[in-house]
Amino acid sequence: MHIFLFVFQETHKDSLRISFEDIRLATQNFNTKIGRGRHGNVYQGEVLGVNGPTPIAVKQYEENDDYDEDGEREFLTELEILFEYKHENIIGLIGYCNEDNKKFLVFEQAPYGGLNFHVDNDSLTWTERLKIGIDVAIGLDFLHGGDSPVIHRGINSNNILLNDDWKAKITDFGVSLIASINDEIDFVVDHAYGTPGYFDPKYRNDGFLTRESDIYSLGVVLCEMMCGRTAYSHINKDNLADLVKRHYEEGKVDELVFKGIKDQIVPKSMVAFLKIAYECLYDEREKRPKASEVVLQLKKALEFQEDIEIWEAKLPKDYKEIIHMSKNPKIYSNLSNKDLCEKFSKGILLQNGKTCLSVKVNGNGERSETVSATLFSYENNKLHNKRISISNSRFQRVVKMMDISDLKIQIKIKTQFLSPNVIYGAHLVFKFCDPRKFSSNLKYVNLKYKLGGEILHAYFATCGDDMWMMIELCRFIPHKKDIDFEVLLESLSRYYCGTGEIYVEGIHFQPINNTTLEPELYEKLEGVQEVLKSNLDYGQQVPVDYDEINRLDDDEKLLSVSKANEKNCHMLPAKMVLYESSDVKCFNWKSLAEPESRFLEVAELISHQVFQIRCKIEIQNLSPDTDYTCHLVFKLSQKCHGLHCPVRVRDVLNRKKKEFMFLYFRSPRLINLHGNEKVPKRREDGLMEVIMWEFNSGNNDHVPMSLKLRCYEGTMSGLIVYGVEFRPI
Ligand SMILES: Nc1ncnc2c1ncn2[C@@H]1O[C@H](COP(=O)(O)OP(=O)(O)OP(=O)(O)O)[C@@H](O)[C@H]1O
Repeated sequence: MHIFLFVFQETHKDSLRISFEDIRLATQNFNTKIGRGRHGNVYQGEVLGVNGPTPIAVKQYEENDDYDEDGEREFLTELEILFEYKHENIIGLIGYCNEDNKKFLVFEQAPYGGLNFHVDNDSLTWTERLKIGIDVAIGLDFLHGGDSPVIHRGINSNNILLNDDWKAKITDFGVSLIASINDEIDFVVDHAYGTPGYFDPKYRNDGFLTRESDIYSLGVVLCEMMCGRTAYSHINKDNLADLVKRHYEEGKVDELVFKGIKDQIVPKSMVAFLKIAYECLYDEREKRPKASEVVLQLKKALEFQEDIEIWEAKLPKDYKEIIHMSKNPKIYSNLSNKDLCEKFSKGILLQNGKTCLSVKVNGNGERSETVSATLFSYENNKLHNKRISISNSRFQRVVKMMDISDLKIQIKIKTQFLSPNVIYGAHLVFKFCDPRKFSSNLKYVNLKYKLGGEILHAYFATCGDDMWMMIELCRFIPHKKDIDFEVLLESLSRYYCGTGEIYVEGIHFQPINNTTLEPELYEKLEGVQEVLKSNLDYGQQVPVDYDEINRLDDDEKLLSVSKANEKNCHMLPAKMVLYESSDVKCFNWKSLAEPESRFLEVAELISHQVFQIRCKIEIQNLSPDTDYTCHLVFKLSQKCHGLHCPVRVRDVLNRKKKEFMFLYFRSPRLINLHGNEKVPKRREDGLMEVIMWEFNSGNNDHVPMSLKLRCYEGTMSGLIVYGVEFRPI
């Protein structure tokens, strides 16, 4: 390997040229000195970068009596290398000045300065020290690895700079050498150069420089970080590398470990670290590891450290007992804590593989539990269900149901592992046997089931990435780990789920996050500890947000101004919005006797599943370019017994919108909400209202509205429509 002759070509570095005047301004006339090297001071400064003011370090190459050819050469070498070799673990070059013999290199500033200032700082943890070691080894691997490898020749703790996140950056390339890879011999003959304490003894003796000399120096830096002292100082004139090697060979390194961090070091991490540090210091350079190997071994030492420091703490306290209960505890015995955490978060099979427990290792350790469908009893003819094995299931077997309209699945199970005092949702987990794609992750399924003596409906299933679907059945708070859960699943809506067969995986108990429910909303039911009340309360009344209502010319349209934002509110009576085809009678019209009502005539729906709303909203009655909500104002007559299920709203004029919207005319059970805000609200005038549509008024003459409302189960008989209100958001 030969030394590259530096034919310094300033032209291609012109973009980095900085004038002396700019350097003077950036350092405020060399106001703050942050270090000193052999050739001069290092000053702090600031330049304006793309992301605002950027702190810089300005290294001066002084021209004084001592400044000789060496100074000139080192300036050019450092400039050349930093210009060509860019890496996150090499200090970044921002620019240079070479003007009238004024020579400066401008670097990114490493706010924590040299590692030498921190080795005896006990707040620099073992983990951080390992990461610094890894960074330096990565930087060296980069320098040593390319087509033209660089031998640094000056690796020591002064030349390892630290960013404010303790990221390490190698600096000071003045005496470095670039070698050509094509050469057969992997060394150069050179005047031996090095820093006392870090100097490869082999190179010092024979003058043959190879990459392994840097590895030796790296080994010394690793020892410094372990021992909490620098390799060479006025106080410590002994050779740290020799000291560590001797102690290592005698099995007494423990005596040298820095007391400030000794207690935090995980023994396995120390063993791995010591081994690689020792190997770096071998006298025989052929035995020393490559930088990439140092990276690998230090990463192992870090893994051992973090496995205890981070991952052990994340495991559930009773993890050993849980593993003991698993089907095959042996498979967990050699796993690291990190791998165990992964197993726990994916789920561990317990109780003969019939229960799957998963623990959230990144949160507060909440547990989810799934009980296999093979534990349920199937009252129907055996021909209607089969236990089969499918891929992508937590369990070995799932149950295939042939007739979804007549499920009759009796579930009587005991949970074993739930976290007490957490709100849980109990879900049926199933999937359609024929793979289907849904336009939204919410699918209307209408599961009918019996829980706590009540017949209930869960209308929607959510679909996960793996096509398993979950239907929430109820919410409860367990006060102990094991609770009895009993439910009879009756049917899924054949009309909307098709005649398709399903695989049932089990019942999944999962903590409900971000719930703002007050404890009063829970009531006791048999079987489970506490179950959410079936229905939401109608809650507070909607306050009237507008002042006086004005009747427009034809006495039917109403107009008002919102108190909140002074924009127009607009109301249209049922007569003007309900669409009635000439051949099918949909409504009974009634005039209102109550003089206080703003609507004069209302429509009561007769036995139909669908009705339509169509009108042109005149923009003159709205505020332009404003977002509006459209509320249907209604009442349910005494005779109305239906309308418990969600009603689908289709925006007929927006056919591209595949996602259906649903609204409720009666307040749904919480589990049926799924974030849907289109629920009825009681108004101060005694009527009810529900948001049906949202739109922007734009700037045209009118906004067309055409909505089709369809009830999925039963009819809408007894729904009395008063009109619609458009309110600015
Ligand atoms: N980019 C920088 N950010 C922060 N501090 C720096 C930076 N560059 C240098 N320093 C500080 O200035 C000191 C001197 O740096 P410099 O590279 O000139 O000298 P050195 O490391 O002593 O090397 P030598 O004398 O062998 O050239 C460093 O030890 C460090 O504390």
